[in-house]
Amino acid sequence: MRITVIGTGYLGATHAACMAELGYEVLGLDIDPEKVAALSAGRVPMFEPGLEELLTRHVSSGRLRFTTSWEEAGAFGDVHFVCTNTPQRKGEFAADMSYFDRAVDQLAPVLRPGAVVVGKSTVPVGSAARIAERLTELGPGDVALAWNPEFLREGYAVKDTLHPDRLVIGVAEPGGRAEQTLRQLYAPLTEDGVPLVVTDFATAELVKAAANSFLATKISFINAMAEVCEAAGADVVQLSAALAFDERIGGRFLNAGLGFGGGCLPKDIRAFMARAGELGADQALTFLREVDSINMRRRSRMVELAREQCGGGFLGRRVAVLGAAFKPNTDDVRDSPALNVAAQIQLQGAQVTVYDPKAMDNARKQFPSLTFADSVLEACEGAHVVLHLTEWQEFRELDPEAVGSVVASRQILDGRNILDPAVWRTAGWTYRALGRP
Ligand SMILES: NC(=O)C1=CN([C@@H]2O[C@H](COP(=O)(O)OP(=O)(O)OC[C@H]3O[C@@H](n4cnc5c(N)ncnc54)[C@H](O)[C@@H]3O)[C@@H](O)[C@H]2O)C=CC1
Ligand SMILES: O=C(O)[C@H]1O[C@H](OP(=O)(O)OP(=O)(O)OC[C@H]2O[C@@H](n3ccc(=O)[nH]c3=O)[C@H](O)[C@@H]2O)[C@H](O)[C@@H](O)[C@@H]1O
Repeated sequence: MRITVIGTGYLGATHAACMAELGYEVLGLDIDPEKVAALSAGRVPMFEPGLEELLTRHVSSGRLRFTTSWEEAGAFGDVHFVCTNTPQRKGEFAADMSYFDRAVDQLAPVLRPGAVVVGKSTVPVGSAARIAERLTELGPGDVALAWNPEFLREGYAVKDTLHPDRLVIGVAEPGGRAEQTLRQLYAPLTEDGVPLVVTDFATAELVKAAANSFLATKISFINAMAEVCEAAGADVVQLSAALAFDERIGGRFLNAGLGFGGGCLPKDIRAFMARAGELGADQALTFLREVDSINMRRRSRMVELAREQCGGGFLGRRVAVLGAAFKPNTDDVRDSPALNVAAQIQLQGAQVTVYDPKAMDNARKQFPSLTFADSVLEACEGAHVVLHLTEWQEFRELDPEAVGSVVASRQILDGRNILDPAVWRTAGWTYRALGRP
C-alpha cells in the first residue's frame, strides 16, 4: 500500500515518517517548497523529539520522499491523508477550511480510480460529508473517503502516532472499501492492542472536537479553582494533587497555571462553538465560552502580578520571560500564553527579554519587537522580576543562586506551578504563583 500525506507540518510530517516506520512507501506533499526541500534532505523544519531520527532513516532508505507535485502524488498514492492546517478565521471563531478545501480541489482531479482519501485535519462537523461530494464532483469516480481524526500531542508526536490511545475512523459505508483499507493500514497498531472505533463521518469529526473541548475544560476547571484558591488563601497545587487520587477525576491535565495555548485547543473550542451555532445547538456549548474566558484571564492575571512586583507600573522596569513555546518540548509558538504575556507587558512599557531553549526563531518571527537572549542568565540580567512561563526541564533545574546573582531584584513568578517555592524562598527570592498563597 502506498501512502501520500498532503500538508507536511507538525501533524503531516510526523504522520508521514511514522507511516514509513510502519513499513509503507510514503510520499509527502506540501505547497511550501522550502519545507519540502528541508524534509527531502532529512531535516525536520520544526522541533519534535524523535522525528528527525525517523525522517533521516526513511529518507535515506528511499521509503519516504517529499514533493510539491500534485500529479506525482495522485499517481503514487493508494491512500491519501490530508493534513493541512485549519486555523481560526481572522476576526471570527469559525475554522478556516480554505487550506483543506484547496488541497482537496488540487488532489481530486489527479487521483487514480479506486483511491482512498483520508481526512486527518481537525474540521467542523459536517465537513467530511461536504468533502465526499466534492471528491465525487472533481475526482475520477470510485474514490472513497474516510475521516480519521488525530489526537497526537506535540512533543510526543512520534510516540502518540505509533502508540495511540485509540484510532477513530468515520466512514460513509460500514465495512466498505475505506474502512477495509484503513483496517489493513493500521493493522500493525491494532494487532498491538490499540482500540479502533469505526463510526459515521459526523461522529468521527465530533470525537475530535469533544476530546479537545474536554481537555480544555479540565484545564480551565483547575484554573477556576486557582482563582478561588487565590481569593481564599488556599493552594491549588495541593488541591489538584488531592483531587487526582480520585480515579474518576484523574490527575492528568489538572495542572493550574497560565492555561492552554497552541495551534489547537484555543482555536478548536472556538470553531466548535461556531459550528454548534450554525447547527442551532449553540446553547449546548455556552460553557466553552467560559472555558475560553477563564483561560484568557490567566494571562491577564500574570500581567497583573508582574505589575504588582514591579511596584505598580512597568515603565523603566526590566522583565525576564523564561519560555516562548506554548508548552515545553516544542518550538511551536502559535497562541503561546508566554509570548502573549511578554507582549502585553512590553506594550505597557517594560523592557522585556525572552529566552526559550527551542522556540527562539519562531518567537522572533512572531514578535520581532521583543528582545531575545541566548541564555537564562542573559535574559535575567538586571531584571526586576523573572517570569517562568513555559515549564522546560532547563528551567526546572535552575539554580536560584546563579540566577539571583544577575537580577536586579530576586522576584520570580511561576506561571506553571512547577518550581519549588521552598528552594527559591530559601535563596532569598520572593516567589509567587497563580493560585498559591
Ligand atoms: N499540531 C498538532 O499537534 C495537531 C494538529 N491537528 C490538526 O491537524 C491539522 C494540521 O495541523 P498542523 O500540522 O499543526 O499545521 P501546520 O501549519 O504545522 O501544517 C500544515 C501544513 O499544510 C500545508 N498546506 C497548507 N495548505 C495546503 C494545501 N492546499 N496543500 C498542501 N499543503 C498545504 C502548509 O504549508 C503546512 O506545511 C490542523 O487541522 C490541526 O488542528 C490535530 C492533532 C494534532
Ligand atoms: O488537536 C491537537 O492538535 C492536539 O491538542 C492537544 O495537544 P497539544 O496542543 O500538543 O498540547 P497539550 O499537551 O494538550 O497542551 C495544550 C496546552 O495546555 C496547557 N496545559 C496542559 C495541561 C495542563 O494540565 N495544564 C495546562 O495548562 C499546556 O501548557 C499547553 O499550553 C491535545 O492534547 C492533543 O490530544 C490534540 O491532538
